[in-house]
Parts: sequence; structure tokens; C-alpha cells
Amino acid sequence: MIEAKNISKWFDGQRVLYDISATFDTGKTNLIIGQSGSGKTVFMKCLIGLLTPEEGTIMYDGRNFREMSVQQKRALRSEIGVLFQGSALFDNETVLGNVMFPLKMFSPLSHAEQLERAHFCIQRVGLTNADEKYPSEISGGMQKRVAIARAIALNPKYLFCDEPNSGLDPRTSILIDELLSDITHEYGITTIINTHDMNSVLGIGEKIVFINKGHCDWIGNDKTIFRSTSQSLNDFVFASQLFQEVKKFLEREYEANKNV
Ligand SMILES: Nc1ncnc2c1ncn2[C@@H]1O[C@H](COP(=O)(O)OP(=O)(O)OP(=O)(O)O)[C@@H](O)[C@H]1O
Repeated sequence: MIEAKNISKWFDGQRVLYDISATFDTGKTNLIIGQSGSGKTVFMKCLIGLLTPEEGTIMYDGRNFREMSVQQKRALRSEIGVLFQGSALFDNETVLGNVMFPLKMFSPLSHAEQLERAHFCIQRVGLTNADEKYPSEISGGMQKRVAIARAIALNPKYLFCDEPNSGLDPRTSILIDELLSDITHEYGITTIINTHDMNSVLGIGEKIVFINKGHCDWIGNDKTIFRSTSQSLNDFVFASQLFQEVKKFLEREYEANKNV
């Protein structure tokens, strides 16, 4: 479990996070949602330790991040997997090379064991006959699977995903969500996902933290979201659903007219 207590963050005197407190549960897909510019990425970066909040505490299973020594922080980093927005694969490395990267950098395993682990992860995310392919030779959905295989290569306790569905069509987005959810449950990972995709919210939102203009406005799940009395959350849900409908309509129009 990760606990954020009273997190506040400023940039050049401009406050972007206001006293945010939230817990992210072990073995669950925890979502951070909110409009563009609301502070989701800054909050996630504070959780990972890529940004230092001016105020507040972050606890990793009872361990206070701020009070950790350099060695303890290094050890914690090896427990964290990150799925960056846009996959961020190395273009000049094959699928296998990408998944081997964290193993070569941080794992005490022998080369043969690293290869075995990489092959296991590639297979676990549903990729076959892809080891020797380069990122430019595979689809966006497959690239995302490679990025997930790379993120779980070191068997992380914590998995952070920034907009995992960006750039994917709705059907592929659902498959990626299902994969993240399956992995989370199977390995008991504390998974935290930044998203504004309503399909994800309703599909895998076991815990949902809604950020509005830097404030934590509401915490709930996919069952309680439609009972929320937060006006800003209701506006967000309405706008997101409208966006999904427009997107679906445009895709249907595109499919119907692409051969005309
Ligand atoms: N390094 C920085 N320096 C100054 N301001 C920043 C910095 N990073 C983020 N901000 C500001 O913090 C606010 C929150 O940004 P953030 O990227 O967290 O939003 P977001 O909710 O993740 O948006 P999106 O969904 O578009 O990614 C924005 O006003 C942004 O301009």
C-alpha cells in the first residue's frame, strides 16, 4: 500500500497540489483521474520520487520515503515499475533487448536467468514471435505490451502507469486495461494509473482518486462514481462520456467511408 498524506507542491511560487491525501491499495488497480492540467502527473511524480513535494509524507508499506537513506531509496526504486506515456521503448533495440534492459541494469540474475525472465514476461503479456522485432515493426498495442513486459521484468511491488491508453483505439485500450488488471491481481502489485479514459474508469477502477485543480475532490470506485455529489466530478464524467461517444461516432464514420 502507498499512502500519500497532505501532499502540496509549488512551482516558482505557483501552487499546483493542495494538501492531497489518498491511499493506494495493494493488489488493486488504483486510478488517478482528472481533467488535463489538474495535477495528476505532478502528483504521480511526487509519489515515485521524481519530484519532491514541499509538504507532506509518502509511505511505501509503512516506509517513509523522505526518511529513507540513499541505499534504501535505491532498493525501493528496484521495487518500482513504470509504464511511461507513449511506451518510451528504445527504437534501436529489439523487443527482447527492451525487456532485457532493466534486467541487465539492475538484476543480480545470471545472463541465462535474465533471458528466461525476459522470455517469461514477453509471453505473459501475450506476445509471440516478436523477440527479434523492432518497435517500428509492431503495432501501438504491441508496443504497449512490450512496455508492460519491461515494467514487470524486475517483479515490481509497485507499478505506475501514465496514460497507458494514450494513442490506442478503444478495443486495444480495453485489452491493455485487462492485462494491467490481470497482472495486478496475479502478482499482488500496488498499481497506480493516471487516466482520463472513462472506459478504464468503469472497467478497472477498483479505487479512484479524482483530482480537480490540484485538490483531491473525491475518492471512490467504479460502483460509487455515479452516486458522487461532487459537481466537478459529475462534470468530468459527463464530458468524458461525451468525448467517448464523439470518438466512437468518428471512428464508425471513418470505417464506413475509408474505401469510398
Ligand atoms: N515542471 C513544471 N514547472 C512548472 N509548472 C509545471 C511543471 N510541471 C507541471 N506544471 C504545471 O502543473 C499543473 C499540473 O500539471 P500536470 O502535468 O500534473 O497535469 P495533468 O493533470 O497530468 O494533465 P494531463 O492530463 O494533460 O497530462 C499544470 O498547470 C502544469 O502547467
